[in-house]
Amino acid sequence: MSKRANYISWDEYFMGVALLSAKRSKDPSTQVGACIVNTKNKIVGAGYNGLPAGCNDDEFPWDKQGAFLETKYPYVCHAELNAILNNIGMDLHGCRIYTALFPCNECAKAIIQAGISEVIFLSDKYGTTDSSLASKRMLQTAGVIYRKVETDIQHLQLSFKETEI
Ligand SMILES: O=c1ccn([C@H]2C[C@H](O)[C@@H](COP(=O)(O)O)O2)c(=O)[nH]1
Ligand SMILES: [Zn+2]
Repeated sequence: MSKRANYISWDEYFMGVALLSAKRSKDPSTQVGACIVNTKNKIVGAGYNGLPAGCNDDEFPWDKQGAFLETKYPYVCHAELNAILNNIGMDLHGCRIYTALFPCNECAKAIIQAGISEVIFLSDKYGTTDSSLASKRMLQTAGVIYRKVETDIQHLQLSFKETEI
């Protein structure tokens, strides 16, 4: 028997972990997940956008609009930052970060300062905003490569049926 042919690539695997992490997000509008991988293709961190530990996500706002303090924006910890902070205690120099959404300028700063050398993203839906333009400027200047994930996969289904393994 020859080996299975339609296995997923490393990029699809790690972006898949980022997307699965995003499923934990309570943000009703945009769920972002991120996954950090070292040079040996080992996962060393993962995270999603959510409130800081100890901040009850039923008590804080999830609105996008209104008075700043009544929106989610001052409170949500971004997926990329969470993945960096949640890392298993490693030096992240030379690591790659897979993220569902192109990192904002604040996440770009954290990525650069952590020593991460490559960003692989899925969506750049805020690509024309000042935040994204500042992010790209900093990443380029700091020599952090960024690229959109390459895949032909549109959907990937997981079955939790024990009879389907
Ligand atoms: O770099 C980023 C940028 C944004 N996020 C999170 C922060 C928010 O929870 C959502 C964006 O919400 P919108 O309703 O689309 O404005 O995405 C992130 O995790 N990382
Ligand atoms: Zn961010």
